[in-house]
Amino acid sequence: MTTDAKAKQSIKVNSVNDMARLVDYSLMDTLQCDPQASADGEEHNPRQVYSGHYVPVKPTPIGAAKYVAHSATLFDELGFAQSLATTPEFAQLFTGDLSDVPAPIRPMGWATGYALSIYGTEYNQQCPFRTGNGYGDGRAISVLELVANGKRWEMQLKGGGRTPYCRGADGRAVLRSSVREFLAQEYMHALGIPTSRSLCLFASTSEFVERPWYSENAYSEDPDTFVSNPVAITTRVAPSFLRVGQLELFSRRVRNNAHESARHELEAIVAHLIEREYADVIDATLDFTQQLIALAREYRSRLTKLMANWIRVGYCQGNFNSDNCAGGGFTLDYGPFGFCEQFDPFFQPWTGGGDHFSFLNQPFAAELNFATFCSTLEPLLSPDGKAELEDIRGAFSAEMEYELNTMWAAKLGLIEVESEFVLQLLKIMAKSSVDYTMFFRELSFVPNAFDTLLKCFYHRPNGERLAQWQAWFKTWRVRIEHQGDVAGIAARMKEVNPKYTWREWLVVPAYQQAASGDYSLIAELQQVFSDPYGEQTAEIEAKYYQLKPAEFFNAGGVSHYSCSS
Ligand SMILES: Nc1ncnc2c1ncn2[C@@H]1O[C@H](COP(=O)(O)OP(=O)(O)OP(=O)(O)O)[C@@H](O)[C@H]1O
Ligand SMILES: [Mg+2]
Repeated sequence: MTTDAKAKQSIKVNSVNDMARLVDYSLMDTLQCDPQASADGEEHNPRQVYSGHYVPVKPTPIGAAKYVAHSATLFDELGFAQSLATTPEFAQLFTGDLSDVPAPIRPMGWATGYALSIYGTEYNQQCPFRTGNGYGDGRAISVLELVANGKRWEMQLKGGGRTPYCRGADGRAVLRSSVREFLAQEYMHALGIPTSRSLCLFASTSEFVERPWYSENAYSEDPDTFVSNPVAITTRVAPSFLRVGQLELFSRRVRNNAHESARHELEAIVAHLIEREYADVIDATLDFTQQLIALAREYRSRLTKLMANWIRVGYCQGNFNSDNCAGGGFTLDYGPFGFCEQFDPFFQPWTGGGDHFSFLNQPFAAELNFATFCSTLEPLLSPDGKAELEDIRGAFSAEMEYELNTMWAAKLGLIEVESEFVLQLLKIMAKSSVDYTMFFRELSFVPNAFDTLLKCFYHRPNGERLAQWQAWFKTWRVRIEHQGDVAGIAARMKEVNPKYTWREWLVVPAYQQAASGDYSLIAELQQVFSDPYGEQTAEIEAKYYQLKPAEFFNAGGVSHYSCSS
């Protein structure tokens, strides 16, 4: 960070004018602009982008926009006054109208290209030109970067209109998916899991788009109708939005000798990733090869911890492709996601995701994304460097196993745990029908008898299954007693086993009511999600600490969904 940027840290931000004093563009200023880009930012049609890291784009504002919500927590972190969220200038900027922004905020934002690998296999088919040159931020447009309280944040509109990467789609996000992403990002943060964050959410009261969706009481796998929904823009923020897919795009171009600056562009984007996401852990004075090796090691560490965290809280990303895998090692793209209610190792809410991106398979998906990541660095390394990188890649699964065991031990209140003991539990859980969150939360009270846990079951276990449960529980209880300090163990377990999880059927009414202008349930959910490990009030407990009602099992749009946009 420059001294100038440091000096900007402690400003109290009451207005967009104050915000302007914090802006500090790095991507647009240090990376390469597409030489063919139109200087006025009016880039709203699909086209091939052959080189450069970004295309300047003016967002397309949403009509008759209404304030829906903002994150008070993030505002505090940024030093933003809460009242800023409802000022007309703030609304104008974050509903995509940059025509009046005060300098040095620029009157246009940017979109970036990225490549796609699905479960380790490269694809170009999703690009309308079948070359990969038309794939990237199709509706995500970054509008500024700023440094607040010593941290750099990029602010990105999701649903901000068409870009050259829109693939012919409308560039919009509907209110439904925007509410979900807005709430989920801040929930994940409250769970203590690295994630992109939510700044604010605005909805249009005049612009509607249709998406395939499910009619009331539809139990079909695929949507059976089209539903019109207001468009919305949620602004998400993160230190950067660089994805594995981005490095991949530039690395593929080096491999294919696409143009003479390809190698330089790859080097520049990797250096930029290090600067934006790893400056505190990677010494910029090391030679570049050493920085790349350190990057791979650190990224592996972040990814393995992230996977352990996702599993700890029952999160399933649903579509963990390289283009949804953030280079900074945090959670990104809350479209196809869900949280496991009744435990199922293959839980997968997104019908397009398949088993390979299902709940307990995520560590394998991450390993393949990591392999893709490593392969993007290869063209920049000598044979010795490549060998070192290969060792780092090869040790992913061992590190993953260590992180998973550490996580399971914490969830179970044990100092250490063998994979066999965990596997035994997961097998019984998979064969029973038990609520993942409630089970671990109730276990965190360290009950004396297994019967106390029966309220976590959708179907009461009996016969041989009950005997298996009782045997497992007895062994676990003996181990806990052996460790001593039961009260201390219970307290620590409650810090890793959340009480309140994301239950889709309790979120659906919030976005449904929002579509008719009632945002009160969104505010209530923000409150509940801000303290997932707390007991909260008896009223909140009665409403939100509940098993999923039978009618929502297999319900389209609740238990599964095919469209996340
Ligand atoms: N309505 C849309 N208009 C334009 N592009 C879209 C639209 N919906 C999705 N895309 C693009 O399709 C690709 C795959 O979609 P995906 O659902 O992963 O992304 P997303 O939810 O838009 O984005 P992100 O990964 O940025 O959170 C992305 O490159 C995205 O930009
Ligand atoms: Mg995506």
